[in-house]
Amino acid sequence: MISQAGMPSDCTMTYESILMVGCGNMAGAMLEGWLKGGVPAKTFTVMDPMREELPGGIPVQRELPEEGQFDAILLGVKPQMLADVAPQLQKLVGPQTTILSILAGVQLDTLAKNFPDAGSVVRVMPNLAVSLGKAPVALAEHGLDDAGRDTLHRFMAHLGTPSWVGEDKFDLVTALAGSGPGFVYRFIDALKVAAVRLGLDEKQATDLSIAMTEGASALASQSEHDPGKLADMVASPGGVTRKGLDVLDEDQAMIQLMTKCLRAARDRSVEMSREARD
Ligand SMILES: NC(=O)C1=CN([C@@H]2O[C@H](COP(=O)(O)OP(=O)(O)OC[C@H]3O[C@@H](n4cnc5c(N)ncnc54)[C@H](OP(=O)(O)O)[C@@H]3O)[C@@H](O)[C@H]2O)C=CC1
Ligand SMILES: CC(C)(CO)C(=O)C(=O)O
Repeated sequence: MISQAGMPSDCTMTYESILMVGCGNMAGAMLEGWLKGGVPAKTFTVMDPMREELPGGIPVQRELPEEGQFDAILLGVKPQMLADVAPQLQKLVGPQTTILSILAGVQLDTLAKNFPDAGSVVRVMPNLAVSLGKAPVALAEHGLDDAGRDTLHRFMAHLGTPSWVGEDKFDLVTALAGSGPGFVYRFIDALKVAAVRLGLDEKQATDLSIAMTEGASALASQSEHDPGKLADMVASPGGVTRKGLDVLDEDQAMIQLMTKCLRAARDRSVEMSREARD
């Protein structure tokens, strides 16, 4: 049961028992983030057919429990597995259960249809930086009351920065927050490849590209200026950076490319919502 974990007036509710179904790259990173954030290992029961080891030495179960009650069941499988796993989970789902789904493109009404007995269903869109407690975590829910929303928000705060998102924007947010690291890694890799083409050795190009993006991103997150302004602050008039920015800015080349990239990713998420419905 969700329980009173804190003490006096600032007492808070938290999840005491979570069943994780599928614990690959993403759910495994979430588990790591929660454990690092101080959530007790005993909170988690993990079922995954193949995974050998889990963070915190948590045992992996190969089969679903026959019975039991969980405050939350986290779906960590691929979206295409939903129709397989949902029927097997029915016996563990009741009005006290919150279904937490990280499945890209699976909408709340599809979740509610697959888990008719669940008290609430939640879409969660994190990214792999949850293992460092540094991911955006987009949330949309159906069936939670204010206290439930508060509990969920605090629980996700171990992983980074949770925020509520209207479901009509969830596909776009999936493209930005969920897929985003893939796009950033491609950008870092492109910087490296370009530097190698122009004469740096591979290791130096890789190290410089990563260190530079890490520092620039940390500064952007703390600065009072938005990233567009920061870009201009790096560029001295008539200097080195301005020449480079002129290439990215010509005909809004960079903006056009990122718009095309996000649109393609968002549209695939929309398409996946339809596939999950069928
Ligand atoms: N990767 C990312 O950056 C993000 C992923 N997501 C979402 O996370 C979900 C998982 O993605 P990801 O972690 O990358 O994929 P993975 O393939 O790494 O993880 C899925 C895990 O589920 C296991 N699995 C397969 N079938 C079952 C089953 N019947 N019961 C229990 N477990 C099963 C898989 O085992 P096996 O390998 O043996 O098949 C695997 O360990 C997806 O729905 C995706 O949309 C969301 C945000 C970001
Ligand atoms: C969540 C997201 C968008 C990122 O891994 C995904 O599952 C995908 O690329 O299909």
